[in-house]
Amino acid sequence: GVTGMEEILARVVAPLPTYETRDKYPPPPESNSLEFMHFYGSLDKEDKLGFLTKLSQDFGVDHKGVSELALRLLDTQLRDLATILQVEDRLRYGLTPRYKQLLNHISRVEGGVKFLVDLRADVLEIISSKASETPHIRDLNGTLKSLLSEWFSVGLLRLERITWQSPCEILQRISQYEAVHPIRNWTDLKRRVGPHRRCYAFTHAAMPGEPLVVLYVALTEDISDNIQSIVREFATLDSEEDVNKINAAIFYSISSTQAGLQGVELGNYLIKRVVRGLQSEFPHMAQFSSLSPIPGFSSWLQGLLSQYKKEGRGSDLLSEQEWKEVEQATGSAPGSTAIEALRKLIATSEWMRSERLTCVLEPVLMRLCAWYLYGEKRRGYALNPVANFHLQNGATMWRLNWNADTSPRGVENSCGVMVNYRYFLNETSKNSTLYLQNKVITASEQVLGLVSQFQKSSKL
Ligand SMILES: CC(C)(COP(=O)(O)OP(=O)(O)O)[C@@H](O)C(=O)NCCC(N)=O
Repeated sequence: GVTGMEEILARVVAPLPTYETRDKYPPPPESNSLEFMHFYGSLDKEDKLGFLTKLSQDFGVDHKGVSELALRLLDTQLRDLATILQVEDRLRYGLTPRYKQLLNHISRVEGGVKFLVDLRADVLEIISSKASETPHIRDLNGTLKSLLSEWFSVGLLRLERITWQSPCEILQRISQYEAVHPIRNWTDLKRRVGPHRRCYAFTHAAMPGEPLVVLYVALTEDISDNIQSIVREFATLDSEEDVNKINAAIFYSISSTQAGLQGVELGNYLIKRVVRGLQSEFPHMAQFSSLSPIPGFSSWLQGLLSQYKKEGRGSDLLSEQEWKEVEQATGSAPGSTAIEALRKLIATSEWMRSERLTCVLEPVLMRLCAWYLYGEKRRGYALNPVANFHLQNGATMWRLNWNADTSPRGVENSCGVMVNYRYFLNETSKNSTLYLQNKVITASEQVLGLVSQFQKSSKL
């Protein structure tokens, strides 16, 4: 109950030592951390929200003390620098939330880091579900994120290559976590860690046996334009002797496994670290690219078609000739019924079964998909989350591939189209800065050509 929460918190969240005694203060007993972890673990979702709200509100920053220190800092502006630095340091210390010490102490007990990763996952869920509007919860998230970013910085992570000889526990875990192209069975898994394949994970000493982020790579002759050739069921497990057949590394799946580490950018660091490793293993390898899904394209397109139907602007999406073909193939009357027919075709993937529709729709869907990836934005950044991820890393939106994922999921989610985000190694940092600061997307001629085709046909 509530009193139980307040009682526990008052007991285990030790008050912040005074500025003078901040380094001399003996750490509180480990039992405080263990009791906090045990108590929190016993709460249900509802009570966790109440508990974290109380923790962040009543055991955070001493706002009154901070404003007094801020005033004091203003008063000392005309004083000597040493005094100013002294007061600044007091202010810096005064801005430390009371609970931050407890989080630090928890990180030192067995399983404490994993507990804090999961705690942040709960906090992120509270924020995203808008279950609580208090700004204090955001402060708690900020404090957790900055602590976790320090503990999970690249220098403290271990790069593990996962092979068929890896412990079953790890192989079982990575097959469970694989979110992009689900692993069907042991044969499939064996293939993905076998010849011409690499599988890497970052692990951390504080969370043994737990892959934090997993990257699957295919070693190929040139940059893959379809996923079936990479994850198809049965293929020759040929050896890797013939090195001049290995010129490219294709990242075809990456997944982070800890929700609480969102924003710590592990995937980005893993890709860069794996690239360096592959370059030393294959000195002549010069092509590094993803082969990425385009989740959300189909549903975005259906929304667009409905909107254009309402506004009677079908002609802004397809040319006269293209609409004629659609009307003939679907037996629909020109105008809104044709748009509705097209919308339905895409929703049911029916269009894939007709040869004629497929060749009519290829240029249409390719230019719409290029616009979806390049033109559609959210707060200025790419709307599509996978595009946003690779563009933040400094990759180039390099090539759209038709008929790249013919699996039911691939056709349903993105009309079978996939995209290569290519990593030109000496351009990634420049591209990343351009994207993050100026929201400029670096794209290839092929992509820009498709985008301008879209803009011409929709008079955008
Ligand atoms: C794409 C991923 C790996 C990026 O993770 P990461 O680099 O840690 O970024 P972030 O989560 O720190 O923003 C992550 O967002 C993820 O697992 N997404 C779901 C699967 C996918 N590949 O889209």
